[in-house]
Amino acid sequence: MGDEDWEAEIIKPHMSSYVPVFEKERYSSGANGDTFNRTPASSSEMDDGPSGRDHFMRSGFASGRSLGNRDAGESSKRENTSTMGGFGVGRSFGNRGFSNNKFEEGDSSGFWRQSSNDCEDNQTRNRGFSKRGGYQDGNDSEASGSSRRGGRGGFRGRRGGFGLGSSNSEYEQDEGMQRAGGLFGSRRPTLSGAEQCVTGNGDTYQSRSGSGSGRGGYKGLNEEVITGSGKNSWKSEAEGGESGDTQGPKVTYIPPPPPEDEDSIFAHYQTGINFDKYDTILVEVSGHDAPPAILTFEEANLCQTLNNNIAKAGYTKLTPVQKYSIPIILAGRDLMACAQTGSGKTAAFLLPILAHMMRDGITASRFKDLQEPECIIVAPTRELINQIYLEARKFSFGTCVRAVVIYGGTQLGHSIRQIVQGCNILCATPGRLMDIIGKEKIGLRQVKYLVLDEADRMMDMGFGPEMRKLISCPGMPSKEQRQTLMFSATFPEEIQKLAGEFLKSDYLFVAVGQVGGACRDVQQTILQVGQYSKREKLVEILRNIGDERTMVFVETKKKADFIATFLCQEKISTTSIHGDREQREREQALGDFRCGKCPVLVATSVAARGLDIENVQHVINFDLPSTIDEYVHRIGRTGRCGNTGRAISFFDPESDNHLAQPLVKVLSDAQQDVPAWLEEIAFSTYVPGFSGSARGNVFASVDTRKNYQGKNTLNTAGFSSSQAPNPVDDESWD
Ligand SMILES: Nc1ncnc2c1ncn2[C@@H]1O[C@H](COP(=O)(O)OP(=O)(O)OP(=O)(O)O)[C@@H](O)[C@H]1O
Repeated sequence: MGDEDWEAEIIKPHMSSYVPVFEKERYSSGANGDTFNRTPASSSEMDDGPSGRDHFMRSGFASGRSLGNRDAGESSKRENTSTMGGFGVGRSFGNRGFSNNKFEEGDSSGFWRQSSNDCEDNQTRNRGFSKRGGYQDGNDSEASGSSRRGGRGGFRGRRGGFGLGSSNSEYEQDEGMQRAGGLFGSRRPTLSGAEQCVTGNGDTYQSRSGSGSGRGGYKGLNEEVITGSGKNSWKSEAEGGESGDTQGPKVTYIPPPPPEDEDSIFAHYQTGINFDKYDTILVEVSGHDAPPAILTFEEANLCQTLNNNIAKAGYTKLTPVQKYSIPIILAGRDLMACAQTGSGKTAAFLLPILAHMMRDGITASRFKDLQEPECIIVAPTRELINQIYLEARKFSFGTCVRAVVIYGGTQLGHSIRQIVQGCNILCATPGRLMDIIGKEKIGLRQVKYLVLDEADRMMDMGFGPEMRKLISCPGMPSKEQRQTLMFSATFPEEIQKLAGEFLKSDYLFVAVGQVGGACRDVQQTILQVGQYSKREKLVEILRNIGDERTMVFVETKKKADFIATFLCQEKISTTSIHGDREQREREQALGDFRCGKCPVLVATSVAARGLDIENVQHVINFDLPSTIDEYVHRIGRTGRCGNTGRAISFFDPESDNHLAQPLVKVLSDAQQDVPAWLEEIAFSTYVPGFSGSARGNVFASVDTRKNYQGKNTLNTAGFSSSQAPNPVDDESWD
């Protein structure tokens, strides 16, 4: 079967939902998909077990104050809260609690926890120790090695697995994993069979049956390897493969080309009612001789083409991070910028870079075997880097600047073909970037701008080694000779300390609002829900929500499949995205979600950062993540660009207590209701490494350089802090 045939076989137009192959054992349907006979999952497989057990657990799911608390069991109602004039006042646990309690700050707890959590695909790091006995909820339950590691529920680490600094890092590293001979598990069962599954709409579609054995076949050495000929084999790249000298499957997926028509290129969604409120957010700039902020696009003095593109993109007003970052980048300074989710960080770096390129009189790059881009942008996930690429393409429309995107899970040859046609701005995920550099298709000598989006993620132990390799690659200009820009909504202190390797010593640090804080346009609700009640609660909430677009985050890939299947069974149109899905499936899922075909997207952390999807009105944390930073990114998929959104999180006291303190802080900083039961748990829980801190900042994300001068605090309308109400905790700053 040729490639095309294979695609035709599995990509049906109506295939909007995903029922993974391992589920087929449990579900069967009539030909019309109307009937759905469910065999209960074995209790040892999922903690969201059979309904009888759900019922049993529900009867005691809340305790103490939580029983009487309004938050327990309320899915959509939320008491009105007085939010004005009280940053951290009233119920602001953060102020009274954290300053009184002295918690030891672990050396690198935030860093390590962050890393292990983010890496739901990281095969090495997932060897944590389960906090939950008996439940196969661990990240590593998803690893290919899980079956080899024996039974369920033992040491299936869920969260906080001790990271081992592998480069098999999460989202993008699968290229590397595949090259490594498939030990890390393939993504798909073989295509040797097909069966019908039911989608939420009752559609039927072809699903593949694994040739692997049962559940073990879900991943494993013998599973899917799609070669160009459509046969299953582990084909050495050296044997006609395209990449390197190691063995692995040949990835054949060629992503669809980006849209060519102007309307699609400039398609955008509207800013929300709170867009103007950005002006009241305080901004801190630290470092020497920071150039003044600009207040309008005109002040940036960009060329006409760029201004036209900005207008066509529907941008009329700068967001705070843009007001500060654009002049800093135009002045040639290195920058670390931290601003809330959805507040326009992408344009904050793209516009000044493009402006520079235009000013420097960049010449159109021509077909060449070795391309030497002026700008390299890296981001941790494929979908995110693709999004950044589309933004770069939009803003460079009508110029001779050519942006190219390359990422894992796609045919390497395709990446190379894109590059050799010319490349001024290279948008890449780390694994693919290093591959291409290794193949001498990209030379680094001309790099003037290096951008790390989601920079804290890019520098943590998952991607850090790869990034260090990048900056020490032959030809890469030293940090003194290039401009390095880092953007994120969160910047743990440990990560900032690493930034010195990348940034010039006089870099500027821009902090918009509460550093590492949640976007205030997201209404946050925390519900106490025991693990066995979660599915029922989820369905209840989703039924109330109706067709509004909702992202449901779970902690593991396997669980994402399970919950997606479960929701489909409940006739809720659902799709899923996670690192075990093939790239074409990931893109299909995202497309179905974007266009509203599947209003529910079940996702792992792979979708937590950066994704900008119109009209996501709800985020549900079915499982809370292991770190507060991850929580901030996840809920930031809604409430973007001045729009409002809602986030509901299931807090399971059996497993989430370590998050109680930082959650309370995040909630109070964002002027949200803090449930009394959560306060109670927070007070009674000692969390090593958590610093409520005398400075009142749990994020450890202030500028860590102690002796800077020239700190400049303005709100984004341009007034000094003494002239404006100060919602920012000054103590956060040294
Ligand atoms: N000045 C502006 N005017 C109108 N819309 C804007 C402006 N700046 C950015 N946007 C839009 O706001 C949305 C969010 O921007 P972007 O994705 O860059 O946010 P972000 O800060 O990078 O978020 P995250 O932290 O989640 O990665 C995008 O749709 C973008 O086009």
